[in-house]
Amino acid sequence: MGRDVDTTVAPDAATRERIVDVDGLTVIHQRRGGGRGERFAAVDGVSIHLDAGEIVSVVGESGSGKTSLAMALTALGAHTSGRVELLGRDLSTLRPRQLRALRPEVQVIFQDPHGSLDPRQSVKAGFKELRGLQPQRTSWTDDAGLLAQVRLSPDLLDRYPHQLSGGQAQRVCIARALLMRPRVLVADEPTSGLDVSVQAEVLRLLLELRDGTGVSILFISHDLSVVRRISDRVYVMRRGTVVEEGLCAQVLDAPRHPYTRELIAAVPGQSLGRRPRIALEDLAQGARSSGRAVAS
Ligand SMILES: Nc1ncnc2c1ncn2[C@@H]1O[C@H](COP(=O)(O)OP(=O)(O)OP(=O)(O)O)[C@@H](O)[C@H]1O
Repeated sequence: MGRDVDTTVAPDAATRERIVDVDGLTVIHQRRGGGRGERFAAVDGVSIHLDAGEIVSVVGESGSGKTSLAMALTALGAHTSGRVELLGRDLSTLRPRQLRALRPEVQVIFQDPHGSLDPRQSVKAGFKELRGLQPQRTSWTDDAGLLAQVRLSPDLLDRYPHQLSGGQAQRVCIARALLMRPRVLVADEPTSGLDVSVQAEVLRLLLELRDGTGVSILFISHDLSVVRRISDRVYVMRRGTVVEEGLCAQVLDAPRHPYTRELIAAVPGQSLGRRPRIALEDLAQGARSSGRAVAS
């Protein structure tokens, strides 16, 4: 298959800490528009897990329930039944104060970085506000160090969101998430609005952060070519259920479920199977050629 080296499970996989453990999760929503209170299961009995340092993708077409699933992990989204454990703690058993204390452990990066940033706030002012909310968690690095971690120059600290490119704004969003020192990053279509070259840079950055900090990443995407480049494991969702799961190469090179095959067949050029996963050597290369600040 030609991808056997970098898609195998790491030797220590069996001993990795389980960070997220979801069992039989169901998320019921009220149907939007005209349904007169009709309820439906956006997520229907889904079980997934995420271990320390893993990048796990949830793929599926629009409306398959990916975001509803991911939001249940943050303890912010609705979660109707099933068990969600974060760092070994069952969210349904926690008091509001305990939930609040656990929330910084899961940070979310969204598709539209400009929409996630306050237009009236400079990058520096945004960091300051976050530091005020969680002084203990956020005191580990200064603002310049934080930007260096996402390969941005400290010159950007005084900029406002409209003065940032899409790629820079997404890096600022990632830096804001990192400020909380989370154990889990939920990246919900984080590269969908970006140019292809900027997309590749953001993917490299996520891989590098995982390798450097051990953060686990739940990557939500409908774009299989992106998923191919970043994931250790993949869950395929269709109409609220997981229809297939496995190592990235297994699922994308030898799909078992007809729906997965359909998704793969829909990728333009069907070059999916030949695309190499971004390797660590590329990271150094990318950082050098981009000429941006490199983390110390
Ligand atoms: N808060 C909500 N209230 C009512 N319906 C919702 C809510 N959130 C999502 N839905 C509906 O639930 C279904 C699953 O949506 P969800 O966003 O979880 O899927 P998705 O796979 O992430 O799709 P997309 O890629 O388009 O975001 C869709 O039909 C959506 O319209």
